[in-house]
Amino acid sequence: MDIDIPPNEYFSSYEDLEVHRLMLEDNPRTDAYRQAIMSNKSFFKDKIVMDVGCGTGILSIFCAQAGAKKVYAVEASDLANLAKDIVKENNFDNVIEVIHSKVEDVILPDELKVDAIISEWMGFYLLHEGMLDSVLIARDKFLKEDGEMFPESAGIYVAPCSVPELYNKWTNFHGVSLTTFAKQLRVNKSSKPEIMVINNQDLIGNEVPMAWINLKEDTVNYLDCFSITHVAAATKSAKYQGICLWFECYFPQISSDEQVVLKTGPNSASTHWKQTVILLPEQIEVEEQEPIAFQLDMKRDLSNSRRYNLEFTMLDPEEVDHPLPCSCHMTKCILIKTVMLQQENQMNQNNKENSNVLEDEKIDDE
Ligand SMILES: C[S@@+](CC[C@H](N)C(=O)[O-])C[C@H]1O[C@@H](n2cnc3c(N)ncnc32)[C@H](O)[C@@H]1O
Repeated sequence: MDIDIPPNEYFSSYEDLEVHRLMLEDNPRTDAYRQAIMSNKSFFKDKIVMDVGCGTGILSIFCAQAGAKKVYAVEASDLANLAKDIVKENNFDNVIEVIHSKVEDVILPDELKVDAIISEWMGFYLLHEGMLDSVLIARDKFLKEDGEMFPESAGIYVAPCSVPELYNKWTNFHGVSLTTFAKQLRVNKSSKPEIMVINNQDLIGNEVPMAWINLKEDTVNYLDCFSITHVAAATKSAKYQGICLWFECYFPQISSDEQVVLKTGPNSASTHWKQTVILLPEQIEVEEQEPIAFQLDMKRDLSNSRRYNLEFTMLDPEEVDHPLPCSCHMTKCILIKTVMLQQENQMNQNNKENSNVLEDEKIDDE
């Protein structure tokens, strides 16, 4: 899915079969959904399910294979017609009803409620495309009180990183140094994040959660704005060149032994979402344990609710309160850590003395 699709072309963009091929062949994605459904087979048995944005119908078919008695497969784009044929090809036309409509306009017979809603709604950095709004609207309209959401929660994570692919290649480009050009390129693109793969070794500070969404409870308005102010201690001496964002989705663990988690971070198998990177206009050399302070705001675009503006601000670490434990080398952190260590030693010493007294009393009694 292109990051720049205009809102009026949103549904027609999903009529491109290549987009669906990309999603279907994204194994970590498709496997996570299949596993989340199949490992909860006893939950799905004889249940009524709604698949919001069924696309080719693959998730609806997984639900039918797991024993669901009825699946409403809702798809707004014309791909709904193909989904009907795919459902027939798999002999599930007696279980799956494809509804060619926006989910917001669907009316189920006798105001029926469903036991579970399944949907693959995630965009770049989780919220791009704004499809989660539709899923939450469907939840409020169609889900039973004790119904389940697949996935049930999701988190966005951020970490400072190096981006050698975008920085280093310009230092010697066919024998010419083009760092001036590269800098101008970054300034021009500073409002637009890069969608690219970041290797785990290019993260230069620990990750921190930026947003947490509970799909069973949170409202559409809750999705309008997320913000984080953070101080990360550099985990190595490196070139600090950007902030990397990714997400994870958590599925219900109802009758399964283990919770299924769809991970899209740099230390997991690569997905079609890759990672999102906000580039710094200028790289900064940092030493191991040096504090890196920043604020990141993710605000829904007022003129296009399917887009978010990501605003990055570099902060002075001395000006930001940051929680312990922290491994950065700022004087205030070293001082706090020293005091904590002294307190811990004192407590250990006291405990040792107390247990010696008890031992002595025991010997006296004997
Ligand atoms: C990311 S694709 C997922 C397709 C399929 N579920 C899968 O996992 O391969 C999202 C699909 O949801 C559809 N969609 C998005 N918003 C919708 C809405 N409000 N009502 C119905 N369909 C919607 C899109 O047209 C698209 O086909």
